[in-house]
Amino acid sequence: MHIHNISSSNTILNKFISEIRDVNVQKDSLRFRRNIERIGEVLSYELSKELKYSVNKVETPLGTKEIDQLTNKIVLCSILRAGLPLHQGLLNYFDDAENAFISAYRNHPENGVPSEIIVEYFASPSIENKTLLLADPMLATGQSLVAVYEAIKKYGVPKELHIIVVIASKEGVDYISKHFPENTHLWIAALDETLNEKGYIIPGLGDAGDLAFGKKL
Ligand SMILES: O=P(O)(O)OC[C@H]1O[C@H](OP(=O)(O)OP(=O)(O)O)[C@H](O)[C@@H]1O
Ligand SMILES: O=c1cc[nH]c(=O)[nH]1
Ligand SMILES: [Mg+2]
Repeated sequence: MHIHNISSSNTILNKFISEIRDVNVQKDSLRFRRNIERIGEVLSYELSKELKYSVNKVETPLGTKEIDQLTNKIVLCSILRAGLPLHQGLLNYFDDAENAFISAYRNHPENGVPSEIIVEYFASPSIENKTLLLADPMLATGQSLVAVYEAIKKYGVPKELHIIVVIASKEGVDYISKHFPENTHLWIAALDETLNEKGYIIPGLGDAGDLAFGKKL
């Protein structure tokens, strides 16, 4: 797996990541969603450097100019719920992409430890021979992403696969590295050390879905 940790150098991205982590700032759900979206935009720009381009002529009012244009056929697939603002950020840049949505949530019985991943809803175009961007803001144990990857296989075999994550745990990165093809690209905006006993990323940010959309039963 090719791992791209884009916070390894200092950029304005630090501000967006710091705001989604900050226990006082993250309470503003409008700001939280918009920051996730902004991080999606930054990740899109970085990822676009790995895509394919071919020369195209553009007519201006005063002449013509050759500009290399993206040729990848992109399908943008996000994992509900927390993936929605990240999806919007990616779509702001890859505005010609086809779109897919999949539901996946971690079932927390009484002891709070996630026991299984429930994948129920899936709406997708064919992904055969296309560039699949799989987006989820949190990569904790990695089980959600792997369950989604298994479910998406019936929609075809993508030519390229990019996983886009805001905060990843080291354990999650190791886990998905073993379950995705070797040529998969993983784009992460931040990498955290560990998980707690309930499978939350430490220090992480808490529950991304709840922060974006409110608590669920
Ligand atoms: O790597 P994992 O251990 O599988 O955890 C990561 C998953 O947890 C979160 O979803 P959650 O189950 O909280 O659902 P939600 O988006 O509805 O809040 C997150 O958005 C990932 O999908
Ligand atoms: O830390 C975590 C782990 C999974 N899902 C979240 O939203 N946060
Ligand atoms: Mg959640």
